[in-house]
Amino acid sequence: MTQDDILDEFRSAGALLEGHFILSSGLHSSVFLQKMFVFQDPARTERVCRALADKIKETYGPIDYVVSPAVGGIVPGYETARHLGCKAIFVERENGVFVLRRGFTIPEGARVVMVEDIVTTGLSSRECLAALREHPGTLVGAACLINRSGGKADLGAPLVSLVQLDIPAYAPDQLPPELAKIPAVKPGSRNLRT
Ligand SMILES: O=P(O)(O)OC[C@H]1O[C@H](OP(=O)(O)OP(=O)(O)O)[C@H](O)[C@@H]1O
Ligand SMILES: O=C(O)c1cc(=O)[nH]c(=O)[nH]1
Ligand SMILES: [Mg+2]
Repeated sequence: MTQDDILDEFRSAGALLEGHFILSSGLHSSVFLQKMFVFQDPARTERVCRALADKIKETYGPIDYVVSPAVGGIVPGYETARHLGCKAIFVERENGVFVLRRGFTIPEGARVVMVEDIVTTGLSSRECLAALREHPGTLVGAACLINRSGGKADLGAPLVSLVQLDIPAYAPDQLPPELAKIPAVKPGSRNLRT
């Protein structure tokens, strides 16, 4: 699948949103990729994640474990692992910090790839990779569906993506006036309180 094919999947799923969004990093943007609109359709998710699995195989070779950051990474992590023929586990936040819970373990020598849905600043990916460095296994690299940082996000590890975009994101005190006048929503799960 080409970059355009992947973007078409997001577009036809209604996942390319425009408005005023507060991102996981705290930055603001007029564009939000609501990946869950893609992941609610198993056939669409299969197409997209098969392409990611192919790219991972080609770049990193055989993989034993996919590890993803919750919540957004869980579905694409699982589906990508299905195409790689490997295990899929996830890190989730405990007191705000990503950790492997639920008794998940990674065996010594296992080849591990981190699969993320969207990369904006790379902060969530770096947090996930930091959690993984506390465990055995050989971290071969990272992969995501869409890297919207224009290639600027530095994970401190290799990153492959199906689509690279350069979507502007702004500090809260540097909003363009047309964005400032729209009420902001925060779709992601970081800092969610129940
Ligand atoms: O590269 P970053 O600047 O970290 O932004 C990208 C992250 O933001 C989203 O997660 P979020 O924390 O919003 O929660 P979610 O996974 O529940 O959607 C997305 O799933 C990535 O994990
Ligand atoms: O940076 C984010 O939080 C983010 C951006 C985006 O387009 N989609 C998403 O799910 N999260
Ligand atoms: Mg996430």
